[in-house]
Amino acid sequence: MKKVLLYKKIPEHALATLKAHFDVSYFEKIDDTNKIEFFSALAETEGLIGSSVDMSPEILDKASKLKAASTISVGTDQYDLNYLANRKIPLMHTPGVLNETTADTIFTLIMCTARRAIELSNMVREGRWTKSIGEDHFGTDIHGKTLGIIGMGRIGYAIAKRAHLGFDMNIQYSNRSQKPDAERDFNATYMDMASLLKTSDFVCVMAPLTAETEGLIGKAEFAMMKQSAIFINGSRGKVIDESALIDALENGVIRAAGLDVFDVEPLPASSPLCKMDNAVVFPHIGSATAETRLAMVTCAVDNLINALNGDISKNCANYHLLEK
Ligand SMILES: NC(=O)C1=CN([C@@H]2O[C@H](COP(=O)(O)OP(=O)(O)OC[C@H]3O[C@@H](n4cnc5c(N)ncnc54)[C@H](OP(=O)(O)O)[C@@H]3O)[C@@H](O)[C@H]2O)C=CC1
Ligand SMILES: O=CC(=O)O
Repeated sequence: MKKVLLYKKIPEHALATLKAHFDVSYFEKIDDTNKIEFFSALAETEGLIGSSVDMSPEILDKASKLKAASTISVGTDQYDLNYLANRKIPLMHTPGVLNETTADTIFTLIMCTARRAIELSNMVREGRWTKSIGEDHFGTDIHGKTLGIIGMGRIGYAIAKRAHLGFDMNIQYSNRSQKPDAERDFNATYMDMASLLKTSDFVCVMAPLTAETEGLIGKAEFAMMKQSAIFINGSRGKVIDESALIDALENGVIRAAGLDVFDVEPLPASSPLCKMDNAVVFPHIGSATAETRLAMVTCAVDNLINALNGDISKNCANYHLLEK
């Protein structure tokens, strides 16, 4: 039986499926207490499956027998795709199954920031609701406003659907390539990022973290946004310069931010973002519903079984690099 290393807790039945196909070593967490066991299992493994752990080339150099990796996520930034391709190792991921759930989360951030839902709910819970709400506590409308999406991929499209069909929003986007389906279905307008930043009421980042997108939104980009703009990041923390965002929120450069992802996760409680009324912070819950997490695990387990059987025709993130 091929050896597989699992580095994330998964439901019993998914573990049973893995065990029916492979000899599984399971690490619920990797730290100083089990590092030696982890590295000796890594040296023998042909397959890797899990998420939320950086699998750098330095670590994977120790996995000399590795034939395939399967991340329980659509984002692939915890692996180096080129490094894997050079070793002819496919990286499998879970695109599609989390689009709608993640778009729901992004819309929750849009609604919580615009209507100041967390801040005002806390006011009620803490006994500070003593008179009827006046303009100091007014939010801003969502319907009819302009939403700029940076990264109009699968999830971007699902966000645009909610915004256009549900909230009558005007959709504009910047992306590596033009997206005729979003233009046809939601009347979305393609534009360069600077124009999008200057004219959007809500700016939502959904581009993946890559060498090209790291630090994509920094001080200069926040300065281009409307002072009334609400900034939403659902992609990865490192796509933005978090200190520049904190400055922009503290100094009224933009109105508010809704964030599901951070430079360092879990976000330390000492972060200024945890204290700001105009920042809504979620603990990376884009896909975190029971149904969708189950679909992701099932997909990732199937992906690994297929890949170790030589079939990488579906859900291979570095297919284009392996083909070269
Ligand atoms: N918060 C959370 O829990 C979750 C976060 N995510 C994050 O969302 C990301 C997007 O997921 P998904 O929509 O499935 O991915 P897709 O690949 O479908 O979409 C990403 C889009 O970004 C575009 N893009 C890539 N690089 C650039 C660039 N340099 N400049 C402009 N546009 C670029 C791509 O363009 P093109 O079409 O031309 O290739 C593509 O349209 C994931 O990589 C992950 O980081 C995902 C799920 C949950
Ligand atoms: O962040 C989540 C993912 O699937 O990527």
